[in-house]
Amino acid sequence: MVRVLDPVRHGRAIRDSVPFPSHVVTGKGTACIFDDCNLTCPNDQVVLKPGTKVKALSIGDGASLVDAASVGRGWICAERLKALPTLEAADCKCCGFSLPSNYFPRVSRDCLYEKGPAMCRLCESAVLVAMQRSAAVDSFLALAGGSDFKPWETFILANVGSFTVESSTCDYFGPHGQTCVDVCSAVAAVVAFQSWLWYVTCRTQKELTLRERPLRLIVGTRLKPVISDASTRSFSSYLSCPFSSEQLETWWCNASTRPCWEQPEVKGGALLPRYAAWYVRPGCSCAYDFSGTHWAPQDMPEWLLDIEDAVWKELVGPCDSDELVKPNSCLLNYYANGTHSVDWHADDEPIFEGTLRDCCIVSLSLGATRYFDMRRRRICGPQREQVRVKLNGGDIITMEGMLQKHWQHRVPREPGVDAPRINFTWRTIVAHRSEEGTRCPCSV
Ligand SMILES: O=C(O)CCC(=O)C(=O)O
Ligand SMILES: [Fe+2]
Repeated sequence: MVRVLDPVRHGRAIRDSVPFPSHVVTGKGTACIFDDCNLTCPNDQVVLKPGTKVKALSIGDGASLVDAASVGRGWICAERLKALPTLEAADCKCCGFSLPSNYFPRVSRDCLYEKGPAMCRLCESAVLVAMQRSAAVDSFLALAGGSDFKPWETFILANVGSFTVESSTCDYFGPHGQTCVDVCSAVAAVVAFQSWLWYVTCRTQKELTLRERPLRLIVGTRLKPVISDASTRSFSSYLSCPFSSEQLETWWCNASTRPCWEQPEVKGGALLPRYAAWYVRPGCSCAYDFSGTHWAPQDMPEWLLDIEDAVWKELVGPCDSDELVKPNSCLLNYYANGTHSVDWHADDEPIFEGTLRDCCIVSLSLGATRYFDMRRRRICGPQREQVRVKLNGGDIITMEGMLQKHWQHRVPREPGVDAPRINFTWRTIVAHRSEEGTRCPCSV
């Protein structure tokens, strides 16, 4: 087991060891970290043997505490760090550790999920030390042959997860003159950090089996499995349009004209490449924030509830007496034509807790046929699976279990398409907003 040193040197919060994944894939090969700390150089020239000195190291500058709610994906958006409020000094209720305000000036008080794993919130906070992007990480990115991450999604290394491999026989020099040691360190750091974040935020890397924790899937007899990945509890299924053309026409009429469609600017100043509207079930007042945009809640209107009813009837099926839980929110997207799209992402915002627990999202498409792609996250395994589904008007696709944690999805640009499309994604908010001032009545 790799020993992870506690950079903060206080308390019990940092583990002695972290359950590392056995490998991480880069664009140029596989860098492996085994339990006994074998580390394979990305250019396959050398294996840093067990016993190679590995020490914890801070990379970068400026420590910040990370909002655990923003790290479900493992990669942290620097933008969110800036949003963290300041914490006055406080004592941890579990371990009694006194969190000095001057050490971590930007710790968030409410940073952990209320309903997350039972653990000392302050301890958890205290260990989430993040560092700004460093040259070593840049070299990792370069090696990875680009990344899935947008430029503003800065890599941030926790000093708990950074390693300097002190001896190596490899004379590899990277594109920017980095040595193998630099690169391996960066890879190790990133892997370690991700594993560690997953560990502290999700408690486990391995999902429970369906037997250990049963999952009621909407597979029915009529839905066709698209993704059925029990090892990560990730599922998706598809139902070809079961609705009449009259229904589709009425729904299109309502959905295209009634919502107050908005197309705000995303971070960087560009317009969101589609229009959207955010609805919640009456009683809930949760806004939805994603990609730097903010969506005020609107109560689900009758016409939308009618569509939801019809969709749910199809999903449950006539013979299934079990009530399929109704969602409490719905995001509508309007794609004016093929230039409109949604890039790779997961619906992993904190309000859905899709990286912490099973999460069911049901999608209905109307109008133009568009592709819907899903791909497994790179860190999950050596193979990056990707599936493409053609969604026609009236088609339904589900995303279930822990799919939002392990997979991403998108609707790619298709410049040849000149007709509009509307998509509904029904979701369940489980962590209702509890911030002062915007507290939802459904928050417990
Ligand atoms: O339009 C679609 O099919 C998907 C939309 C989506 O993924 C989203 O809004 O999060
Ligand atoms: Fe999505």
